[in-house]
Amino acid sequence: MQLTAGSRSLNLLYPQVMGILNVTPDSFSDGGQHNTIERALRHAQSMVDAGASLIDVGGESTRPGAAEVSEQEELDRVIPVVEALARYFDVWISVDTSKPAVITASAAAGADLINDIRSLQEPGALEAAAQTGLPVCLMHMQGQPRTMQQAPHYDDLMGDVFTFFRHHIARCEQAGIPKEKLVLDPGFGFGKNLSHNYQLLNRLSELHHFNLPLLVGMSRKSMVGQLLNIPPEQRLSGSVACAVIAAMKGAKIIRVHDVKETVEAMRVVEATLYAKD
Ligand SMILES: Cn1cnc2c(O)nc(N)nc21
Repeated sequence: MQLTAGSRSLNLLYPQVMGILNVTPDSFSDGGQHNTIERALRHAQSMVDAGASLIDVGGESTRPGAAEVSEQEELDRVIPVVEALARYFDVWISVDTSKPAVITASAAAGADLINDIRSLQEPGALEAAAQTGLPVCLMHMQGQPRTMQQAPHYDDLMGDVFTFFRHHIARCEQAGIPKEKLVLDPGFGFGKNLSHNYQLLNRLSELHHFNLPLLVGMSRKSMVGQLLNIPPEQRLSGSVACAVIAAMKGAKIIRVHDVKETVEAMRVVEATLYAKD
């Protein structure tokens, strides 16, 4: 199994680690835009050195209750970083955005993967993504970031997730995005309570039904924090545990903050899954 973007291909026989690069003001906050790019590239360098195969660039926080960001503001934050990553790094560049203009500009700037937590549902996003020809990650979310965690409820969690993926895979294919360009993500923490998140993790293998690569993001999320009752900066062990469980169940792209530790854990997973007598 592999993913292609233009002439580049990502080997998905082994789990690949995606490093999180937030380019929101609070992530490298010291004001200057130049500093933001400079510091973003230093952070990207350290994640690539630690073994990240992909860097996920996000200009708008997707945390529950996060404020919206204007199109121009998001472009100003994201595009210079994508251009610099494309120029100076040999790494897959993923862009975490829902806006058509950012999708189009990111592709032109050298992005390799569109990572839209809204699964191309914003007006114009599906057409923009189809135009780029890039691979797309479709992620399950119940509701919208602003309100999704107020009281998530499912009569049939996995049924909802399956229905969501069937619908959005068909929608992408009808728009000219072939199924082999799609990645699926159950969206941990996006309209899910603690129990929902661990049911999803426990039943992750069922999503192989679609025969598409699975991307998961649990790093430092509340599913670790609420379980262990610890703040984000102390959630490394729990995050690595989630990554190992997901990779053992066949997840192929693991989106994390802590690249070095997760890459080492993936080496243990690979050794286990491919052990020969
Ligand atoms: C941007 N972002 C935050 N959490 C995420 C997750 O779990 N999956 C994907 N694809 N993107 C995410």
